[in-house]
Amino acid sequence: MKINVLGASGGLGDGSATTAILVGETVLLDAGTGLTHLSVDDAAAIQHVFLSHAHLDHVVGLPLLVDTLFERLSDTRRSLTVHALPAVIDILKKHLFNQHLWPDFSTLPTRNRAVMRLSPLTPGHTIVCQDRQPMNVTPFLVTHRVPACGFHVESPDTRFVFSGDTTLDASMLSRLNALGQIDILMLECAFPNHHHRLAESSGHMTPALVAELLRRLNQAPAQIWISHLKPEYRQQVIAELEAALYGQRWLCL
Ligand SMILES: Nc1ncnc2c1ncn2[C@@H]1O[C@@H]2COP(=O)(O)O[C@H]2[C@H]1O
Repeated sequence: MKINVLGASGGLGDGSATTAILVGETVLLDAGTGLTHLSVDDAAAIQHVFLSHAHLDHVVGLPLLVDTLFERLSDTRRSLTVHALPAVIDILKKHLFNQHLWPDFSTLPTRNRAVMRLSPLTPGHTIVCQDRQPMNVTPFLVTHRVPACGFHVESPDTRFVFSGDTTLDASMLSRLNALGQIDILMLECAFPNHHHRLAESSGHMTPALVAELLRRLNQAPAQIWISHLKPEYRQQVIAELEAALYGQRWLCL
């Protein structure tokens, strides 16, 4: 499985970009500012966009992406399928593609031939995508400030789990444990430990919570990728992870 992390930061600054992960050539997980790193031709290959939630840092690139691809999509009568929880689709329709902040591309150029299709996700139900190899994407609910999910992406050679934005919760833990061996676990860690109250109220992880989650997994993932660090706290979070995950192998995106 080819995983191209275009952005994985919890904010802006020092060249960082927010969450956008290209899996294979046709599947995009979240549409943050990382999308700016793609060429237009590479962007045009995307067929499926999976959104973990509606927060701006994860969706801001989507309206620009659809606009950029409008002519290519409409000329070839294709559409970009945006998969999201029903509550997230409601937010996108009401607050983003509402004809005020941005055109409603789910009705353009016409409702029948729209270049963007909003497709509701059901937790636990798999969407089968055809890339160079089959890619099965399954959402699972997580606990964030707004309705949110993570994704389990499986190809014949790799099992990749993307937590999205979440704090530690029992249902995510049992979902991860039910998967068995995970090849790559991409886990968020937005705040340092002294901000544990803010992490809890805003639905994020700290190094202490990451360490607890990993302790409670039945099987250690082959690779652990830590993401979504808030730039202001990056060095502190890395130092705390080094202490909390001493002896484990992980990398910070
Ligand atoms: N109570 C709060 N006080 C300060 N910042 C907050 C609060 N709640 C949310 N945020 C910030 O708002 C951001 C929205 O996106 P994130 O969830 O990535 O991260 C969140 C925090 O950085």
